[in-house]
Amino acid sequence: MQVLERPWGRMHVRVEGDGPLVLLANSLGTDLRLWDDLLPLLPPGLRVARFDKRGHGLSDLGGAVTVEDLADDAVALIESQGGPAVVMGVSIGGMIAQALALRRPDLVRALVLSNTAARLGTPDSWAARIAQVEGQGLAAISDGIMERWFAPAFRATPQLASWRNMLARTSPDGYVACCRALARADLTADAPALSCPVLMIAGTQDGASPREVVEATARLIPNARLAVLDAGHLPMAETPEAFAAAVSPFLKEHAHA
Ligand SMILES: O=C(O)CC1=CCC(=O)O1
Repeated sequence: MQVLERPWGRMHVRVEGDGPLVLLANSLGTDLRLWDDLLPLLPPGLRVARFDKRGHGLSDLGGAVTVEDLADDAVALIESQGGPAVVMGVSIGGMIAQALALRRPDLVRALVLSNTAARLGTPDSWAARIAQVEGQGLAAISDGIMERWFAPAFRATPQLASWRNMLARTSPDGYVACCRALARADLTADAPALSCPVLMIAGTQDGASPREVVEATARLIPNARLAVLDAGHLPMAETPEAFAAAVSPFLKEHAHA
């Protein structure tokens, strides 16, 4: 097992392959296995680094956290690999990717921002989510969250149970800490300063960050292009082939730059 020691504790990381670096940042309530089905479909000759953000998967939590703190963890992983990287993040992972590129543009060749925006939800919606998790636990809300994550056809497959387990087994403290980070995070004013090439991915059936929300952020970013997939919030898990087809030309163009 690979671990990066951080001031707040141990961060579980996984680095595979050899070649130009691609860093992956996953979403709220998922761990680095989110990308398992996608990885074999990506172009060969890449070194892919992923991590369990604080309070998720096998990583410690430490304490309160901001999106900028999570971006600093990603910076540490890129630096440990000799950076720079193409950074690909989904949902809160996409906000981590944006914050990283704003803080350390020297470490980012390009961004893939999947099913994300400059701001996700509202302080009130996150307060309601936190109250639900603290009151009922993650297992009790996981069926409702699956409707946000996946399109109806995917929810009818046997795979759904594994994703529900991943969410339900997430540390409630880690999950709530990231909800609090999301409640505070608003990169709207900073998005126009993202200067690297950006590919944004939206899903026609995304119940968490709808296509219009993704498109609104794409319009703020000077060098952004948009791909729309017929999928829900986590297309790298739901339709990995379509996701790979959308991102591979961009990765080939920018990973070696
Ligand atoms: O659980 C959700 O609502 C989806 C989501 C929002 C932020 C994130 O990372 O996932």
